[in-house]
Amino acid sequence: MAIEYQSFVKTLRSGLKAEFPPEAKSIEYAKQLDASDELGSLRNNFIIPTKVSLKKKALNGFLPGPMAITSSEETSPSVYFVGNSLGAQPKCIRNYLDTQLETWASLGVNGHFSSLEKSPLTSWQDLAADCAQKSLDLVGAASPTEIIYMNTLTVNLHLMMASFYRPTEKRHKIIAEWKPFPSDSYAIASQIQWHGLSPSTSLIEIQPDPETNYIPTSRILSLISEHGDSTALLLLPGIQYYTGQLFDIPLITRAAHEKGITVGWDLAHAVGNVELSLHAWDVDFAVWCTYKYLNAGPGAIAGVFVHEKHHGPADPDPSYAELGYRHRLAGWYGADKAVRFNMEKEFRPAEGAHGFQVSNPSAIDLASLSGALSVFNKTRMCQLRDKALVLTAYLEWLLEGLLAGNSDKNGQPAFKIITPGNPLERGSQLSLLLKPGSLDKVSKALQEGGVVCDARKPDVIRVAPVPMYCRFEDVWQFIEVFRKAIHL
Ligand SMILES: Cc1ncc(COP(=O)(O)O)c(C=O)c1O
Ligand SMILES: Nc1ccccc1C(=O)C[C@H](N)C(=O)O
Repeated sequence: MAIEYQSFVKTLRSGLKAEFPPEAKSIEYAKQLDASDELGSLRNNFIIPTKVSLKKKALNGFLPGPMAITSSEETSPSVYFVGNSLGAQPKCIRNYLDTQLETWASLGVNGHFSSLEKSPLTSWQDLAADCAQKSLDLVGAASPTEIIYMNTLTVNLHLMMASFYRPTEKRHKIIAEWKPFPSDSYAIASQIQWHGLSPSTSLIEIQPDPETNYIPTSRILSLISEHGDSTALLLLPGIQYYTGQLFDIPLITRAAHEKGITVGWDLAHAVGNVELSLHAWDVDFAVWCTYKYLNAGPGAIAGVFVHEKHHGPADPDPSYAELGYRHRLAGWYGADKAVRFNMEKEFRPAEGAHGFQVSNPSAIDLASLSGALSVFNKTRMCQLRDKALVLTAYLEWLLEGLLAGNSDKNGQPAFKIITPGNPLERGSQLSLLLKPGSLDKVSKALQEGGVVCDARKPDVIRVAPVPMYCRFEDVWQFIEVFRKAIHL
């Protein structure tokens, strides 16, 4: 069975649907796709919860179970399709954390300024910058000074808005979408209120098509046109968490800039998932978490991008002329490293995004992120994206096969895929809208069948075969379990 893996990539990269042959329904075909996948061995870098470990109730020591495919119950891996919520654990993180503990135990406070020979980690002082360096390809930054790791996602969203959302009487609105992740909604509304304004007049929400939940780019552009003169900030998710729609970041950014609007992106669901070129796309700022596609662990330290054009005197913000830097909510870790320990009263920020740091970051958190990024550094985002396109298209094709001939007596389909069909308008996630009232039953059946994916009330499951560690065979297994689940 010859598999034209690269021809699928080419088709999907041009925005077309991949046509799989009828035999693609078989497990043998799925295994052939895995055999053709050059990134298949990356899975060996991860610990995938097993069907047995998922049921574990007590701590009984660490069992790093082999990743080999085996029929043994103990080591049979789950179908882990929830990397859009919490990525699987990279095996190396244990070593990175142990290294940090040993450094702390051996060097004590001196670990801030030096590291142990053979350690994969720098001194704690330099660790955030080292993680920035390792993330250039992930976000498409021009230099590590455009990236910093600090705090958590929502906190960074607030810090960025404190700097980049400075409403005036004329320009006070924020353009967002209809259903941001609740934390983003709360952050946006509370920022507007913080400035003594009201979301009823200062928040513009882009509505989707009611039937499909799809947001056409044309609608975003026309709202930018309509509210351009009164809008201070456009803040959108790179990928919408609920539907999985990927927005046209460069086009939307350009259109907003033409109207003088500052543009920020929440890339929680985009980073490590799709290719990004934040510098070239001229994005003003972006924020992301590292516990989803980046696999740095629950609640891990989060990322920020600040475009180079905001680093120096070219920054159009009026506070630059006054302070010598863009206004921010400052703390001592934002001070230039060269003077940070001089304990000066006057704040002199470090270059670029690094100058937005507030506190001494957790070296343990950074060690975990550094380990997670070392796995990304074994490949490139364009290769991961190639695989993601084929993996997601295969999932879609098998799901469409399930839909064919599976309508109920009223002609209603068993489920609907609400993620865009255009491969260029989605990442690794497909969101499935189930029949009303069936979510609990379907979720339970998936769980019992060893599938881990995410349920969003009232009726949606989000299925995310991430390319870093998921296999075509997992997609095939998912379909087997899902087929039974929707027929219960
Ligand atoms: C778009 C988006 N914003 C915010 C959050 C949560 O942010 P935080 O890490 O601050 O809890 C998530 C996921 O948890 C998310 O997907
Ligand atoms: N941080 C979490 C803690 C507990 C449960 C889920 C999360 C998520 O990350 C949800 C994620 N934002 C999502 O889009 O599913």
